Amino acid sequence: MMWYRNTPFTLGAQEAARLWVDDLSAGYGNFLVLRKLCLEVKPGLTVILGPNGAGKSTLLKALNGLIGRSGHVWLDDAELPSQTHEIVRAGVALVPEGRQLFPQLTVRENLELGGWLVPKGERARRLEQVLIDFPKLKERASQLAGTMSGGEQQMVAVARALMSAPRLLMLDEPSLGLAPRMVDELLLIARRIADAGTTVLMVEQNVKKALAVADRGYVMERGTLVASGAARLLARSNVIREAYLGAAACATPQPATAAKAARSSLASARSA
Ligand SMILES: Nc1ncnc2c1ncn2[C@@H]1O[C@H](COP(=O)(O)OP(=O)(O)OP(=O)(O)O)[C@@H](O)[C@H]1O
Repeated sequence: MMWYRNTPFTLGAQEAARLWVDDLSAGYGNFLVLRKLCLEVKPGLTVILGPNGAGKSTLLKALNGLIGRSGHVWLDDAELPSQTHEIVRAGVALVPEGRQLFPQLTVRENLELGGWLVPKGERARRLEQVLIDFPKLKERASQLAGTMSGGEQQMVAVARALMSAPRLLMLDEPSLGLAPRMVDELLLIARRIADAGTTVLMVEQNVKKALAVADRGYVMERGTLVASGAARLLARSNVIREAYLGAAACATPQPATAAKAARSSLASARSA
């Protein structure tokens, strides 16, 4: 049995969100990792690619309020708050790298915690929906999360995030350390979530597989965006290979803004 129901997901948002990021800078103490990033996340599935240390996780943490940020972030027409609980209330959920489940709690209890902001009745309704969308989790509802395999835990983490009925779901390297079959399933789940109306922003190291399910992608290198575009165009261009080899910075003169960089890289990807 697959981990998800082979029919459209029921837990979609009413209206998929759009995220705008303008001049976002963030880092750790005095160490600035992200420098004036500009990007737009449209409804659908957007993937952020880039080599280790490029700042991909830092971007998700900054968007989720786990670290401070400067600049502006809008979710549709409202500025995104800076505190995590307000961000969750605004409709944004993050599945962090490493999942961070409560290992001593059961699958059901972990899922319920994902709906902590909503009233009890609504939480029960969502739990029922989640267990319909992830039938294998229904079978495992009483198992302690800490006794599950890495892939199974990742499913719980994704389902837990859906309990907050997010309009924007952010996934940080969901396939990290998983067997190839589980990677495929997880990426398909991300696709289904996007199709059901929740905008998905996903950081992935699995470039080829991620681009195969995504609508759009951004490529990040050393804290800036060096390319963006339709996933199928990025998959054919050299820009990703260059970023992973560290050659893009030499080939591309540093433009004034990341948005400009994204546009010019896309243009070269198109003409390639
Ligand atoms: N808590 C932290 N304190 C200080 N520096 C950090 C912290 N977390 C990350 N960094 C640094 O920030 C930079 C960007 O790291 P980040 O984890 O965002 O990269 P990434 O693109 O997600 O890479 P990876 O794919 O390896 O996770 C790196 O130089 C990293 O060492």
